[in-house]
Amino acid sequence: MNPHPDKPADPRFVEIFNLVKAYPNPYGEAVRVVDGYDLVMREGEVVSVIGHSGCGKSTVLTMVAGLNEITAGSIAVGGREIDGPGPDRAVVFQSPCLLPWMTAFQNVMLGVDRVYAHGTKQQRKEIVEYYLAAVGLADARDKYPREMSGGMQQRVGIARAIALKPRMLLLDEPFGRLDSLTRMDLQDVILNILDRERITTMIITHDVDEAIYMSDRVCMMTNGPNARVGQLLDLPFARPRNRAAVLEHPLYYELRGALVSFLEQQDHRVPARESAQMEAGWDDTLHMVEALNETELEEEPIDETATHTENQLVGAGV
Ligand SMILES: Nc1ncnc2c1ncn2[C@@H]1O[C@H](COP(=O)(O)OP(=O)(O)OP(=O)(O)O)[C@@H](O)[C@H]1O
Repeated sequence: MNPHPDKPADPRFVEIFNLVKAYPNPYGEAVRVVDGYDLVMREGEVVSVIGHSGCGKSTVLTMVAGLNEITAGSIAVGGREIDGPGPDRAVVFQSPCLLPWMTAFQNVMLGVDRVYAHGTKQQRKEIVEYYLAAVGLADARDKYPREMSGGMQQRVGIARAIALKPRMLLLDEPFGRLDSLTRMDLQDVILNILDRERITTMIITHDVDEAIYMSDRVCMMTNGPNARVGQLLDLPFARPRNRAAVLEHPLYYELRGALVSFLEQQDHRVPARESAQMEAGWDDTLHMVEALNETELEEEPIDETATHTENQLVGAGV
């Protein structure tokens, strides 16, 4: 599903190939936290990454951001292999890290000054005001972080990231510290911006419902060490998203069940063959493929095309 059918999207805008990250353990040995992570993202696509705590989600995201050195493999964005951070990629972390002595306006202007160095002062001011308005902070532009709630601060962080006009947005549990109402509000703020600006986006989340509501595809990571993509799940919901329509969609609970079941399976980590036999008892094709994928985890690389095809089957039921 192309969320923006007006313009042809680059089907391989992001290419992550055989990505590996090893960190030293306390004995100085290199442990491969992430090992053989493969993912291709279409331009404008929103992909959520879910997986158990500590599996390596942030490690993947920070490598894509260019903030964390790659041990092996490659990441290309817009046809260029990355070798560090760049203005084409913006990151929003759980905590927005605003400069406390600067107002909302000044915090956003900080990046805009750098990226639009050749624009006039008036142009830069308009850009900042536009994005503060987009996140619902037009009236709070002169507030300092201490005068703002956590949700407002995160809005500033989002405005700051989007105002840089990145080609890719990387969100690392951006709503993790917010209450559920603010969280829903900000999900819609981001979705509205993404629909307008067509930014390819990777979102890390622990929240299955958030993953389903926000993204076009969900990437499920296996547990670490040696974590990689376990499964990819296509979501059949149209854009712009409508929360009620998503929740009432006939496939919603089936898709949710597929995500929860994957996570539970990772929780228990039953031996792969045994797990496949268990799953084969279910007459649901989706679960059958989950089981087969699980058997491949031990030795063979995941065939992304195969899982994708299965997921398209799920979507075809719409
Ligand atoms: N700089 C580091 N040095 C050594 N080990 C690290 C480092 N950063 C992360 N790790 C380890 O790598 C593993 C993956 O960490 P990461 O933060 O990527 O996981 P995560 O899936 O994002 O976790 P969470 O969902 O809890 O945020 C963890 O075991 C973590 O302890």
